[in-house]
Amino acid sequence: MNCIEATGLRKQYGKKIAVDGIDLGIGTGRIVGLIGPNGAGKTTTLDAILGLIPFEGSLKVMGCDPWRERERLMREVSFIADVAVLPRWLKVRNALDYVQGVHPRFDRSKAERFLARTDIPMKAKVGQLSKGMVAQLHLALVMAIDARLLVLDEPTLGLDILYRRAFYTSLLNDYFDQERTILVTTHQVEEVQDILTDVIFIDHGRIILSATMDDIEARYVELMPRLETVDAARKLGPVTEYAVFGRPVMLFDGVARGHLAPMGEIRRPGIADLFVMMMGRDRYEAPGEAA
Ligand SMILES: Nc1ncnc2c1ncn2[C@@H]1O[C@H](COP(=O)(O)OP(=O)(O)OP(=O)(O)O)[C@@H](O)[C@H]1O
Repeated sequence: MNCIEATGLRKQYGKKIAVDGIDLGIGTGRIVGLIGPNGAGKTTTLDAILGLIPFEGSLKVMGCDPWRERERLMREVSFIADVAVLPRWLKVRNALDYVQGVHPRFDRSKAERFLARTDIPMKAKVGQLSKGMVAQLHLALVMAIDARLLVLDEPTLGLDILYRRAFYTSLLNDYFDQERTILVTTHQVEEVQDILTDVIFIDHGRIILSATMDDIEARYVELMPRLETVDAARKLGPVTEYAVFGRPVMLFDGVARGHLAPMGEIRRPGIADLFVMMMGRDRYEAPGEAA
């Protein structure tokens, strides 16, 4: 059974269609990156998965309808929303007390171990911590919950690069195992791509690409053809093409590397490159940057 199974998931706010009939099948033991531009529908999708909003279509999370069976679902799921807040007056120690009191699967010593790697004093109040420290505290609380599904909406927002790296390494080494599933959204795609098993690109409420990292590795190749091979390369039908310093760069889907290599330089596109190319470069070019 898939951990998350959606068919025709749709959410409309007034006239705005935030999620436009998406199908999802996320298996247990996967680490899935939900990647998309601002306003693509990521948070809305996660909110539906967490039972925070009603939706149209069919959605099962750990076998539950999240909207109707939220209480049951919340025993299996932990999450950080992109608007997560902790009360400013709360002491760090009391935040641990609180989660220990309300969540049967909270491992306090684990949370304390996570916090010991930070500069956060147990007796400090949330209001005395920096923005990044609050995020660290939040992550320590959530990662110490023995959940089957962890949903992270922009979990490293406001964190410095050292802690962002440490967070993803810790997520993989100290938290993840084959019984758990992680669904994460982030705009810092390069930092997360090495831990993902799957990626889903979403734009205007629709899924543009859903693939395993292995699929991506096998399917996509970027070619910078030599001048004399540009036409021949174009005949092979690149999915998209853009220019770097006036030279074309083409993205191919399913064309053998051996076929492309003699035409110029080939490389495996990173997720961020693939994302920019598939979403349309124009959208991301600063005025005057167009090649
Ligand atoms: N409560 C709401 N009421 C009205 N419109 C909403 C509401 N929540 C989201 N939307 C709209 O739905 C669309 C998708 O929003 P969503 O927050 O899911 O995007 P996102 O992909 O998470 O974006 P970001 O990366 O900027 O956080 C946007 O156009 C947004 O304005």
